[in-house]
Amino acid sequence: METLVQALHKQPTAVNTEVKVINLALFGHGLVGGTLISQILESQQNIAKRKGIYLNIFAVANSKRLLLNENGISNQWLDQISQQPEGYSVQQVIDFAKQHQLENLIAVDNTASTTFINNYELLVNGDFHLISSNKIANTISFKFYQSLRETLHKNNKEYLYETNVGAGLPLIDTIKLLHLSGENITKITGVFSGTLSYLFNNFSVENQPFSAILQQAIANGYTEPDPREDLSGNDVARKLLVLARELELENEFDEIKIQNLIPEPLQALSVTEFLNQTDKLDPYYQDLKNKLEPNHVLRYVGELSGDLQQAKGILETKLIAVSAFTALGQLKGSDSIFEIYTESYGDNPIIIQGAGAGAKVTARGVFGDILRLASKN
Ligand SMILES: NC(=O)C1=CN([C@@H]2O[C@H](COP(=O)(O)OP(=O)(O)OC[C@H]3O[C@@H](n4cnc5c(N)ncnc54)[C@H](OP(=O)(O)O)[C@@H]3O)[C@@H](O)[C@H]2O)C=CC1
Ligand SMILES: N[C@@H](CC=O)C(=O)O
Repeated sequence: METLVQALHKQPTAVNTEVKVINLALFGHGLVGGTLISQILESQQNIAKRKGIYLNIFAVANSKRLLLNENGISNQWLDQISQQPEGYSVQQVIDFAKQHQLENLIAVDNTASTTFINNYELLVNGDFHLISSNKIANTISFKFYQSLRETLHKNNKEYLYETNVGAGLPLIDTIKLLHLSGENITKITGVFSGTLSYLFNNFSVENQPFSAILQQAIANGYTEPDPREDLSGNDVARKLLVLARELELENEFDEIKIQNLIPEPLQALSVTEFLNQTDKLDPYYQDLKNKLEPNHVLRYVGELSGDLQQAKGILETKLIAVSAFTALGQLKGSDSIFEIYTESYGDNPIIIQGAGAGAKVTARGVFGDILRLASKN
């Protein structure tokens, strides 16, 4: 009950005696993580009043610094974290939670790090549930994927990652429920990337260089920290793999057929070098556009198919030309569209469509995962 007393002390008007304190450690405070912190701080009191759940952010970290406060961070957190010493370990966060007897622990990974995921099992063994917008843990080896699930099961902990596919759209939950209820999903296809949707929706019909539209996508917060993750098709491939593994398929990332949209000379540059030379993309994409038939547009699509009752499915990503008058051709803005074909629904797929990228919708999706866990435990 100590955390409740702390919360009551800190926010006496906000919480009542029925309140459950959820203690959050947030790793990564860039576009998505920073927006999530603002959203939580804004609605903390309201949620405590309406739902009896108090969201206490006791830890915030970036790649170098860690800010800890058992009573929860304040609106000055960004200033305060910049004043912390460089260097910390995730074990420090676990020890701090133990030392202050914090309960209902959730660690949230809003990094794009390929190494931070090595802390996941440590956190689960340290009594934390996990939430991530980062797709890496679900898309490296199947061995890692299974081992994490075993550790979660052993510790009676959960791992939610709704934003891994379709940002804030309720996709993973839908696929999970369909699959768990015994519905036979036969194919999933569509435009999986908000960034690539925005790029090709606009480039196909507007008289602007490709690089100018890419800069807009970056400015809008749609791209990965390294936009080549989007342009290489890797981010779409990861989303396909997350969905495939939801269906208990055992595919590995290197089995996915991926069309890379980055001309070879730009593939090996550093992020900064690449960002300084994006105009070199323009002739390559202009050429693709010039070859389009009238009333046709470009779309980058992903498809999960094959016999999905077997151990492995067929996963493919590619750039295609479609009629501007089809559902795909009509896509606007940064919308993603997912068509889920199942045995019961036959030729009429379940369609989920909406903003497929952006800091606000993604942070809201992570927030949703936090509330899902908070209501359960
Ligand atoms: N943008 C979108 O629409 C969507 C994004 N996502 C995912 O959200 C995640 C975050 O993206 P975004 O906010 O744009 O990324 P940013 O680059 O803006 O922010 C990343 C944050 O992670 C921190 N970080 C990096 N490495 C580590 C580490 N090892 N330990 C702790 N913190 C670390 C960075 O700190 P530092 O500054 O010190 O490097 C920074 O605070 C990505 O995985 C992305 O795939 C998912 C769905 C949609
Ligand atoms: N860069 C990604 C962000 C969400 O995962 C995209 O554009 O879809």
